[in-house]
Amino acid sequence: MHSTALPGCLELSAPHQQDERGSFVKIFHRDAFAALKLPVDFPEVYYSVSQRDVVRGLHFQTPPAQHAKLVYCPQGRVRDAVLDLRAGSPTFGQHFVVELSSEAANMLYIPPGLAHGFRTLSDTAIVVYHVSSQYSPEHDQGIRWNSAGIAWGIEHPILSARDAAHPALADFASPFHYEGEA
Ligand SMILES: Cc1cn([C@H]2C[C@H](O)[C@@H](COP(=O)(O)OP(=O)(O)O[C@H]3O[C@@H](C)C(=O)[C@@H](O)[C@H]3O)O2)c(=O)[nH]c1=O
Repeated sequence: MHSTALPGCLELSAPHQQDERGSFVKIFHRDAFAALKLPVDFPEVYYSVSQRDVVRGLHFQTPPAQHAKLVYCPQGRVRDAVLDLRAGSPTFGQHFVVELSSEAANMLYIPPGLAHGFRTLSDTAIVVYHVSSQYSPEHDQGIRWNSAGIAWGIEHPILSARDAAHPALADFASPFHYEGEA
């Protein structure tokens, strides 16, 4: 477990084993998560499959539907990014970038109040999410991918129409407040 530049956001190493058949990776262990004071109740789990040079994000759910996310990439490689939207946070407006991959078997724990996105670096990539509250379409919002200074390494990614139309970070009035680390 490593802390990141953003308080409360952690990079986790999933216990994994390799043998002649391939690999075995344990994503979630309730007692281990509880010992780290992380959520143990994830009412929704979903994944996306993306082609190379797709950017998805930067996404979050606003209060009162804010949620934490556990994110990992069991196939392929992505450049994953999180952006601190918590007013009063020592790192408000700052971001953290990490490569997630099946080889590294790493995961990102993202607390509420951070926007999340990624760029696909491999031909295809699967990204899995465990979220600590259910999907709420009316609270599902975004910040424009290229408005926060994140080094994506690409000028013209494949984007959804919705992601291309999100407000810039500078135009976003944040509803999140930093409450310190648990
Ligand atoms: C996020 C979400 C979307 N949907 C629907 C809405 C839409 O019709 C379709 C695809 O949604 P999107 O285009 O938002 O999918 P996508 O861009 O992959 O959304 C994801 O992006 C990354 C960066 C995240 O952090 C995730 O939490 C999630 O927001 O699925 C659900 O039904 N449930 C959900 O939980």
